[in-house]
Amino acid sequence: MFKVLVSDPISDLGISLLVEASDISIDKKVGLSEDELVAIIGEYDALLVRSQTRVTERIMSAGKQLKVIGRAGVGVDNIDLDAATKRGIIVINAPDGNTITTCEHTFAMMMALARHIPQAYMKTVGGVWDRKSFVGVELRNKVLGVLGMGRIGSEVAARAKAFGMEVYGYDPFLTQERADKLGVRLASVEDVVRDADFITVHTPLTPETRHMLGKDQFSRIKPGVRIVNCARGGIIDEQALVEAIDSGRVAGAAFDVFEEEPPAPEHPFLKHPKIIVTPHLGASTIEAQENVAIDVSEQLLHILRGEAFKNAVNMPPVPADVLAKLEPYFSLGKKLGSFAVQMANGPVKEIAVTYAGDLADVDTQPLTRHIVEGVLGFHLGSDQVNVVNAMHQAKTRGVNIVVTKSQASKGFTNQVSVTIRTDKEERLVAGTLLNGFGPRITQIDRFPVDVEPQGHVVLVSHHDKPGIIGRVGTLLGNNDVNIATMQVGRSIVGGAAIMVLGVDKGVPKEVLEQLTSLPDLNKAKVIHLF
Ligand SMILES: NC(=O)c1ccc[n+]([C@@H]2O[C@H](COP(=O)([O-])OP(=O)(O)OC[C@H]3O[C@@H](n4cnc5c(N)ncnc54)[C@H](O)[C@@H]3O)[C@@H](O)[C@H]2O)c1
Ligand SMILES: O=C(O)[C@H](O)COP(=O)(O)O
Repeated sequence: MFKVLVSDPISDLGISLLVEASDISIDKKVGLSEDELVAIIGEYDALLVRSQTRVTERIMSAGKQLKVIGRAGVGVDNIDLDAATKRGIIVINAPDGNTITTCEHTFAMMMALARHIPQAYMKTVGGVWDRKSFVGVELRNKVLGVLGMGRIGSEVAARAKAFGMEVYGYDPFLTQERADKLGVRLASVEDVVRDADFITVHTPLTPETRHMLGKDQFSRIKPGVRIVNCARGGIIDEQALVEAIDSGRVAGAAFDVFEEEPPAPEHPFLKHPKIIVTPHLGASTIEAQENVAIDVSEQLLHILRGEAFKNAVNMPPVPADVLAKLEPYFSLGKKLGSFAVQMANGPVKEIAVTYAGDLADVDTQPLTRHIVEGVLGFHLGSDQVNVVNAMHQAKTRGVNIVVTKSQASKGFTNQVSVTIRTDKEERLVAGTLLNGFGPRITQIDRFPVDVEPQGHVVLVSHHDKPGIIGRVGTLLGNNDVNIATMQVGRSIVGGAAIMVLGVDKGVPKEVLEQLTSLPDLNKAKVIHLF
């Protein structure tokens, strides 16, 4: 049974998938302090949050069982991602579910700003019929500058065009081709500052975007501009904005987000007649909350159940077509890594992976992670290493990872080979996925073999001499070790050879010692593959 803690208000309908799952138990405890979370997090496998819960390193280190943090929404700036990655905690979010809702909120804010709707409402309900103070401006024929043309920025741009606005778009990833497709003018921040009548920001808050509109930009900004922020507090310098409005240069602003949330009661935005605000409501619709909760619940279930998942915030994203090609190899890759490291003596210095055949044309990075997980996980334990932190763990331990691609796959459609280099030796194991037969180990060191990678395997190196196979079989049989499968590989007749025996249970140490003392037998080792 997996235990999931929900620590922010998340749609009940959205998480019904988790509620109904027989292997999940859910606790909802909203509004806990950091200390309270630290006290209870140890018993949970997963934590589900929105933006209120700050998931700190302290909480994660107390979360000894924590495998996954799900963010029902986009921004993960409330989660310490480095701390999660170091601990192998997968962080997932729901990047698409609230795009339209937030875009619509941005538009509502922009229109409310253009027509003074909140201010007019306050006066009207206060009993004052004032039709003179609230003369607004049209959106039509105005220039809208969109800083950040990702999911939300692009949707805002599309709607702005429907309102007859000219849209300038700035984004480091916006190409001329995409700008043309969206019907926006590819612009720089400077173009936007110079020409825009409305500016809306839709970037994440990063060191580059922090105060991307500040004192300097306000000193040059087009007089009368109106500014909207429904992305993250801090992208626009709040103090500089108030000064620019008070100086008359900026006509007004609409903010859904603040540098500090909730803002202090004396925050200058809260009583400013030209600034309208909402309490981080961008994603707050029934539809968006259901969407994000469903998205994140689905992924969370996959992760807890050990199934493949689409992507994680603290792992590079894998396109669906690449994932479809690689997923069948994940288990093989992990087993090859584990097999290779169990063969090798001495501390691992390098993991060299070669992809051949079909795999040579794909971005195999996700598969490499599974291989490295298999190598490191054998020594460090599966609670310490997973696909999220495998590369980080290798780096911090000084293990070099080398990946090469080759078209030569020795007759197989695809082949993955893993070489472990230690300061004592170099050991290789290679495998393939055989159509209709599943995973196979095809080579161990220089010996071609055909072995199913599963269960307990006894690996024997010996001299190719008559009688040796019988002696090994008899010894194991006499010690109640049943041989399920057997493969022998040799390079030349009478030369060095290996025997790979699939056995039904582990082989006791003393039986292994007896094996190695058989004539013509060099070494015997048991390898566990699960
Ligand atoms: N108010 C809310 O409730 C609410 C709801 C959803 C999302 N958000 C926030 O809105 C923002 C946008 O969300 P999204 O889903 O569109 O994200 P997104 O990742 O799809 O888009 C962000 C875009 O910003 C661009 N960008 C990054 N650095 C930039 C820079 N220096 N200059 C210009 N562009 C830059 C990226 O290239 C990307 O295209 C995020 O900050 C998100 O957290 C807020
Ligand atoms: O990043 C987001 O998804 C938004 O800021 C929404 O945050 P919320 O889930 O706390 O409303």
